[in-house]
Amino acid sequence: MAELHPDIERVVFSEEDIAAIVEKMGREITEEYADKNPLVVCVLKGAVVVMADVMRAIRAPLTIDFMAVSSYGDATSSSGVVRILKDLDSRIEGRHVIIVEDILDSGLTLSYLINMLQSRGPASVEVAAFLVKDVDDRDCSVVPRFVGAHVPNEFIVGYGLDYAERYRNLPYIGVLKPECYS
Ligand SMILES: O=P(O)(O)OC[C@H]1O[C@H](OP(=O)(O)OP(=O)(O)O)[C@H](O)[C@@H]1O
Ligand SMILES: Nc1nc2[nH]cnc2c(=O)[nH]1
Repeated sequence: MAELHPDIERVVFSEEDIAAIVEKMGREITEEYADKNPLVVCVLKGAVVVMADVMRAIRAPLTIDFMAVSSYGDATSSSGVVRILKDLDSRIEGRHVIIVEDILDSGLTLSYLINMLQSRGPASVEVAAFLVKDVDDRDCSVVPRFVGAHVPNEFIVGYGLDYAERYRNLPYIGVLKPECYS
Protein backbone atom coordinates (compact mmCIF):
# COMPACT_ATOMS: atom_id res chain seq x y z
CA MET A 1 0.00 0.00 0.00
CA ALA A 2 1.28 3.50 -0.85
CA GLU A 3 2.41 5.65 2.06
CA LEU A 4 -0.15 8.32 2.88
CA HIS A 5 0.75 11.77 1.56
CA PRO A 6 1.15 14.19 4.50
CA ASP A 7 -1.48 16.55 3.01
CA ILE A 8 -4.17 13.86 2.92
CA GLU A 9 -6.59 13.82 5.83
CA ARG A 10 -8.53 10.71 4.84
CA VAL A 11 -8.55 8.09 2.08
CA VAL A 12 -11.91 7.73 0.34
CA PHE A 13 -10.97 5.02 -2.19
CA SER A 14 -7.85 2.88 -1.72
CA GLU A 15 -5.85 1.40 -4.60
CA GLU A 16 -7.70 -1.87 -4.04
CA ASP A 17 -11.09 -0.12 -4.14
CA ILE A 18 -10.07 1.61 -7.36
CA ALA A 19 -8.95 -1.64 -9.00
CA ALA A 20 -12.29 -3.27 -8.19
CA ILE A 21 -14.24 -0.30 -9.60
CA VAL A 22 -12.14 -0.29 -12.77
CA GLU A 23 -12.77 -4.00 -13.34
CA LYS A 24 -16.51 -3.55 -12.81
CA MET A 25 -16.67 -0.68 -15.30
CA GLY A 26 -14.57 -2.61 -17.80
CA ARG A 27 -16.88 -5.61 -17.56
CA GLU A 28 -20.03 -3.51 -18.01
CA ILE A 29 -18.64 -1.62 -21.00
CA THR A 30 -17.35 -4.84 -22.59
CA GLU A 31 -20.81 -6.41 -22.35
CA GLU A 32 -22.51 -3.48 -24.09
CA TYR A 33 -19.89 -2.59 -26.65
CA ALA A 34 -18.46 -5.99 -27.67
CA ASP A 35 -19.52 -5.53 -31.31
CA LYS A 36 -19.55 -1.75 -31.53
CA ASN A 37 -15.88 -0.79 -31.85
CA PRO A 38 -16.44 2.29 -29.67
CA LEU A 39 -14.35 5.44 -29.73
CA VAL A 40 -13.34 5.95 -26.12
CA VAL A 41 -12.69 9.62 -25.42
CA CYS A 42 -10.59 10.80 -22.51
CA VAL A 43 -11.25 14.28 -21.16
CA LEU A 44 -7.88 15.67 -20.12
CA LYS A 45 -6.38 16.20 -17.79
CA GLY A 46 -8.20 14.60 -14.88
CA ALA A 47 -9.45 11.49 -16.68
CA VAL A 48 -6.03 10.42 -17.96
CA VAL A 49 -5.44 7.96 -15.12
CA VAL A 50 -8.87 6.32 -15.19
CA MET A 51 -8.72 6.20 -19.00
CA ALA A 52 -5.46 4.24 -18.92
CA ASP A 53 -6.97 1.75 -16.48
CA VAL A 54 -10.50 1.42 -17.85
CA MET A 55 -9.47 1.05 -21.51
CA ARG A 56 -7.34 -1.94 -20.50
CA ALA A 57 -10.26 -3.43 -18.59
CA ILE A 58 -12.47 -3.32 -21.71
CA ARG A 59 -12.02 -6.68 -23.46
CA ALA A 60 -13.31 -5.62 -26.87
CA PRO A 61 -11.95 -3.75 -29.89
CA LEU A 62 -11.92 0.02 -29.48
CA THR A 63 -10.06 3.13 -30.53
CA ILE A 64 -9.15 6.05 -28.31
CA ASP A 65 -8.92 9.81 -28.60
CA PHE A 66 -8.36 12.77 -26.32
CA MET A 67 -9.93 16.14 -25.68
CA ALA A 68 -8.53 18.82 -23.46
CA VAL A 69 -10.94 21.27 -21.93
CA SER A 70 -10.66 23.97 -19.38
CA SER A 71 -13.59 24.99 -17.22
CA TYR A 72 -13.43 28.51 -15.95
CA GLY A 73 -13.85 28.67 -12.21
CA ASP A 74 -11.77 28.58 -9.06
CA ALA A 75 -9.62 25.65 -7.97
CA THR A 76 -12.53 23.67 -6.51
CA SER A 77 -15.49 24.42 -8.78
CA SER A 78 -16.31 24.90 -12.45
CA SER A 79 -18.45 27.67 -13.89
CA GLY A 80 -19.93 25.89 -16.92
CA VAL A 81 -17.96 27.98 -19.36
CA VAL A 82 -15.86 25.37 -21.10
CA ARG A 83 -13.02 26.14 -23.47
CA ILE A 84 -11.76 23.47 -25.86
CA LEU A 85 -7.98 23.37 -25.62
CA LYS A 86 -7.59 20.28 -27.78
CA ASP A 87 -10.26 18.80 -30.00
CA LEU A 88 -10.55 15.16 -31.10
CA ASP A 89 -8.26 13.96 -33.89
CA SER A 90 -10.90 11.48 -35.14
CA ARG A 91 -14.16 12.04 -36.98
CA ILE A 92 -17.01 10.63 -34.91
CA GLU A 93 -19.77 10.47 -37.53
CA GLY A 94 -21.50 7.08 -37.16
CA ARG A 95 -19.26 6.04 -34.25
CA HIS A 96 -20.34 4.89 -30.82
CA VAL A 97 -18.61 7.34 -28.49
CA ILE A 98 -17.91 6.75 -24.81
CA ILE A 99 -16.68 9.78 -22.88
CA VAL A 100 -14.54 8.74 -19.93
CA GLU A 101 -14.56 11.20 -17.06
CA ASP A 102 -12.90 11.03 -13.68
CA ILE A 103 -15.72 12.82 -11.88
CA LEU A 104 -19.20 14.13 -12.55
CA ASP A 105 -19.87 17.01 -10.20
CA SER A 106 -22.07 19.91 -11.39
CA GLY A 107 -22.34 18.21 -14.81
CA LEU A 108 -21.48 21.47 -16.56
CA THR A 109 -18.35 20.17 -18.28
CA LEU A 110 -20.03 17.02 -19.56
CA SER A 111 -23.21 18.76 -20.58
CA TYR A 112 -21.21 21.05 -22.83
CA LEU A 113 -19.13 18.22 -24.27
CA ILE A 114 -22.08 15.92 -24.96
CA ASN A 115 -23.92 18.65 -26.86
CA MET A 116 -20.85 19.45 -28.87
CA LEU A 117 -20.16 15.82 -29.79
CA GLN A 118 -23.84 15.08 -30.54
CA SER A 119 -23.80 17.82 -33.17
CA ARG A 120 -21.19 15.85 -35.13
CA GLY A 121 -23.52 12.93 -35.98
CA PRO A 122 -22.20 10.03 -33.89
CA ALA A 123 -24.20 6.78 -33.63
CA SER A 124 -24.34 7.35 -29.88
CA VAL A 125 -22.66 9.27 -27.08
CA GLU A 126 -22.54 7.78 -23.59
CA VAL A 127 -20.62 8.71 -20.46
CA ALA A 128 -18.51 6.48 -18.24
CA ALA A 129 -17.91 8.43 -15.03
CA PHE A 130 -15.53 6.88 -12.55
CA LEU A 131 -17.05 8.93 -9.74
CA VAL A 132 -20.38 10.68 -9.41
CA LYS A 133 -20.69 13.25 -6.68
CA ASP A 134 -23.90 13.27 -4.72
CA VAL A 135 -24.95 16.89 -5.29
CA ASP A 136 -28.37 18.54 -5.37
CA ASP A 137 -27.79 21.02 -8.17
CA ARG A 138 -26.57 18.73 -10.98
CA ASP A 139 -27.36 19.58 -14.59
CA CYS A 140 -29.89 16.77 -15.03
CA SER A 141 -29.29 16.43 -18.75
CA VAL A 142 -26.18 14.40 -17.90
CA VAL A 143 -26.97 10.81 -16.98
CA PRO A 144 -23.89 8.60 -17.13
CA ARG A 145 -24.46 5.17 -18.69
CA PHE A 146 -21.63 3.72 -16.58
CA VAL A 147 -20.86 4.81 -13.02
CA GLY A 148 -17.90 3.58 -11.02
CA ALA A 149 -18.94 4.78 -7.58
CA HIS A 150 -20.75 7.61 -5.81
CA VAL A 151 -18.96 10.05 -3.53
CA PRO A 152 -20.30 12.48 -0.95
CA ASN A 153 -20.26 16.16 -1.83
CA GLU A 154 -16.73 17.00 -0.74
CA PHE A 155 -13.64 17.94 -2.69
CA ILE A 156 -11.35 15.00 -3.40
CA VAL A 157 -7.92 14.57 -4.96
CA GLY A 158 -5.75 11.79 -6.34
CA TYR A 159 -6.04 9.26 -9.18
CA GLY A 160 -6.01 12.10 -11.72
CA LEU A 161 -7.97 14.60 -9.63
CA ASP A 162 -6.05 17.74 -8.69
CA TYR A 163 -6.11 20.68 -6.37
CA ALA A 164 -4.29 23.57 -8.12
CA GLU A 165 -2.69 20.95 -10.43
CA ARG A 166 -1.23 18.96 -7.51
CA TYR A 167 -1.95 15.45 -6.24
CA ARG A 168 -2.97 13.93 -9.61
CA ASN A 169 -0.35 11.21 -9.18
CA LEU A 170 -1.63 9.86 -5.87
CA PRO A 171 -2.64 6.23 -6.49
CA TYR A 172 -5.63 6.56 -4.14
CA ILE A 173 -8.42 9.14 -3.76
CA GLY A 174 -8.65 11.21 -0.63
CA VAL A 175 -9.65 14.42 1.10
CA LEU A 176 -7.07 17.15 1.77
CA LYS A 177 -6.34 18.50 5.22
CA PRO A 178 -8.08 21.89 5.59
CA GLU A 179 -4.74 23.72 5.98
CA CYS A 180 -3.68 22.57 2.50
CA TYR A 181 -6.22 24.79 0.73
CA SER A 182 -4.78 28.19 -0.06
O1 LIG B 1 -19.10 18.22 -13.35
P1 LIG B 1 -18.22 19.42 -13.26
O2 LIG B 1 -18.58 20.33 -12.11
O3 LIG B 1 -18.12 20.16 -14.57
O4 LIG B 1 -16.76 18.94 -12.86
C1 LIG B 1 -16.15 17.84 -13.46
C2 LIG B 1 -14.90 18.25 -14.17
O5 LIG B 1 -14.00 18.88 -13.24
C3 LIG B 1 -12.72 18.29 -13.38
O6 LIG B 1 -12.00 18.88 -14.42
P2 LIG B 1 -11.27 20.27 -14.30
O7 LIG B 1 -12.09 21.34 -14.96
O8 LIG B 1 -10.85 20.51 -12.88
O9 LIG B 1 -9.99 20.06 -15.22
P3 LIG B 1 -8.91 18.88 -15.19
O10 LIG B 1 -9.58 17.66 -15.77
O11 LIG B 1 -7.82 19.38 -16.06
O12 LIG B 1 -8.50 18.67 -13.75
C4 LIG B 1 -13.02 16.87 -13.76
O13 LIG B 1 -11.92 16.28 -14.41
C5 LIG B 1 -14.21 17.00 -14.67
O14 LIG B 1 -13.83 17.20 -16.02
N1 LIG C 1 -10.02 17.49 -7.93
C1 LIG C 1 -11.34 17.60 -8.06
N2 LIG C 1 -11.87 18.12 -9.18
C2 LIG C 1 -13.21 18.18 -9.23
N3 LIG C 1 -14.00 18.68 -10.21
C3 LIG C 1 -15.25 18.55 -9.81
N4 LIG C 1 -15.33 17.99 -8.58
C4 LIG C 1 -14.04 17.76 -8.21
C5 LIG C 1 -13.46 17.21 -7.02
O1 LIG C 1 -14.10 16.80 -6.04
N5 LIG C 1 -12.10 17.15 -7.02
